[in-house]
Amino acid sequence: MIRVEGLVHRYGDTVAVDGVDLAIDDGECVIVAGANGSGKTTLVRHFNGLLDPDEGTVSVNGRSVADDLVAARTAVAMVFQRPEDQLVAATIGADVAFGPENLGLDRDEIDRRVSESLGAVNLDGREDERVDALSGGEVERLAIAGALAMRPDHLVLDEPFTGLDEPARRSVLARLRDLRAEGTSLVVVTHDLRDVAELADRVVVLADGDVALDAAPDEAADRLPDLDVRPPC
Ligand SMILES: Nc1ncnc2c1ncn2[C@@H]1O[C@H](COP(=O)(O)OP(=O)(O)OP(=O)(O)O)[C@@H](O)[C@H]1O
Repeated sequence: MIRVEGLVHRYGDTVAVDGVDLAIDDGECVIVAGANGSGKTTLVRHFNGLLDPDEGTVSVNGRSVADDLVAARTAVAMVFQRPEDQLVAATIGADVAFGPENLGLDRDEIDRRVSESLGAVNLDGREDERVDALSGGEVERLAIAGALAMRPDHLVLDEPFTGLDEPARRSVLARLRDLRAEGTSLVVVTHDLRDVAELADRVVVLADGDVALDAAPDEAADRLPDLDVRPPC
């Protein structure tokens, strides 16, 4: 479980997250929606300690993120909005292998994860290609593969579908569906509920850094126009 209590995050005078309380159960799929600047990215970056709270606490699987950063980063994998920032190696295969290698897994297991994760984003067979020759959408798919290869308890994806073409989107969605069935919790930051509506248990809408709505997808879709978030059509 990811549990957020009384979380406040400020950038100078800007209060980006303003007293959020939120719990995400194991195996749940939660969409985090909200207008630009409502605090979505700032909130989820606390889930694995990329940011420190100004107030409040965040815990993952019962442990405070501040007290055990390694446990939080093993349990929570993130795909960022600018995935090019999270590439760590020169080739596709090496990039996806990096996380599992850091977990100390044996070579066969690493290779298995690399191949499975690249398959999920339609990049299989391209292990030796250089990452600096990839298109924006391919970089995004590679970043998703890197997160999948960690087999995290909780997978957080910040606007993951923006640069994906339809086949890649379908393939990523299929993998997310499998992960969810296997018990991985998913947190998907998106402006467009259609992206993962079929998977979502709840939609959490942020406004001005706080939770304005926490509801089932159908109810959220009905109320989104009032909440200044692009509605599904
Ligand atoms: N590094 C930063 N330095 C200063 N202010 C920041 C920084 N990052 C975010 N902010 C501000 O904090 C607020 C929340 O930003 P955040 O990126 O969390 O929102 P968001 O809901 O993810 O937005 P978007 O939909 O545009 O990605 C905004 O007012 C933003 O300008």
